[in-house]
Amino acid sequence: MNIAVLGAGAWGTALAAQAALRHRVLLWGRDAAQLAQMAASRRNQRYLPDIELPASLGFEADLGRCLSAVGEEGLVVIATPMASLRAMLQQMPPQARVLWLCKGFEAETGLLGHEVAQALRPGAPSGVLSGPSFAEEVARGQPTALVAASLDAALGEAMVQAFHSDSLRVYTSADPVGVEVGGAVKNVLAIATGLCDGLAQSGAAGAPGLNARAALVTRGLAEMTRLGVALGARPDTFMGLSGLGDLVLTATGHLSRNRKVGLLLAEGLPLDRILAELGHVAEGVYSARTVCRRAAELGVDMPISQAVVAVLEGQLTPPQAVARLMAREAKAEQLV
Ligand SMILES: NC(=O)c1ccc[n+]([C@@H]2O[C@H](COP(=O)([O-])OP(=O)(O)OC[C@H]3O[C@@H](n4cnc5c(N)ncnc54)[C@H](O)[C@@H]3O)[C@@H](O)[C@H]2O)c1
Ligand SMILES: O=P(O)(O)OC[C@H](O)CO
Repeated sequence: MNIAVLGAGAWGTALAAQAALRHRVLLWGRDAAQLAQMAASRRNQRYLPDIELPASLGFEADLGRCLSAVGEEGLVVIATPMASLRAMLQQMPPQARVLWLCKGFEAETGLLGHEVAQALRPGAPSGVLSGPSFAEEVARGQPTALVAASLDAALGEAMVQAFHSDSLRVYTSADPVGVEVGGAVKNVLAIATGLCDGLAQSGAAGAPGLNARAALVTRGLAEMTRLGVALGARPDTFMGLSGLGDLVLTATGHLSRNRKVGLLLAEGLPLDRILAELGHVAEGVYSARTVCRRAAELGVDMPISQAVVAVLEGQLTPPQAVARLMAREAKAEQLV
């Protein structure tokens, strides 16, 4: 299969490298000098410095040439952050089979990826690949399971054909809404567990600990499910890889950028400095307000996400956010 991966950050590079072991893959990035350096050194020095890229992976700095090489039978994989999805979709040929990897809500419009695609390319086949997957592990060929969601069953199967391998299991789903809500909300919740674990490390009396983290994951899953169902998702999708699976990974895994944002905020570092030093996108920072805005429009209660927004905006300190969550009224435990 011919595959074009558009975006040479950590995740685009990792998936392109894996797919290139079995398919003809071209990696495109907006920085031609970076691509040339990658082609020469077989490394992505900026985003995945420790990974040797396969000799079979091709590089193309010209987007038009990259897309022509794929043709209508191949796959175009958009691997940029959510903020650039719209601009990338606008450049896609009408018949191209397109999927994206980004996890978030578009900040300005509050739309999920499939809603942006529907607005720009109505009726064109599109899909999203999501699930618990740190780029570094995928690039090293460590076992990983993903979910390929599309309303177009043929595209779902093409996504499996493109990425399923001995180290990558790719499941299909016909619920892009649920898969995208899971991927977006887990990033916000990972900031919450990072905040919690950062406070735990302080050792202060009454600071949250492991019990609190488990509560955040569980009640966070309830929040995510409520929002997803209100947006038309199937509730069981949130028990799957893109819901519970990615939440557990990102909320507890030390490789998560979103979790790291929370940890550093709890240490008292200012957000702008954290983001400047991170060197990678942390989508939860940009999606948190949008998650809360869409939830409010639908009358969905998302107290953990609201607490994250309050901390990101400097309205609450991390300990105040914990206190606010603990002060909520007692209620019956319900997932949806
Ligand atoms: N890194 C992971 O482990 C991982 C795993 C699954 C999903 N994701 C998701 O994939 C998306 C990308 O993440 P990442 O880790 O690769 O980010 P990253 O910060 O490592 O790299 C982002 C890349 O996108 C490029 N980019 C940004 N805007 C662009 C534009 N307009 N045109 C072309 N390129 C552009 C940047 O130059 C950079 O190469 C995010 O939504 C993230 O949540 C990441
Ligand atoms: O590093 P994060 O927090 O952006 O998470 C990366 C992936 O989304 C994990 O599945």
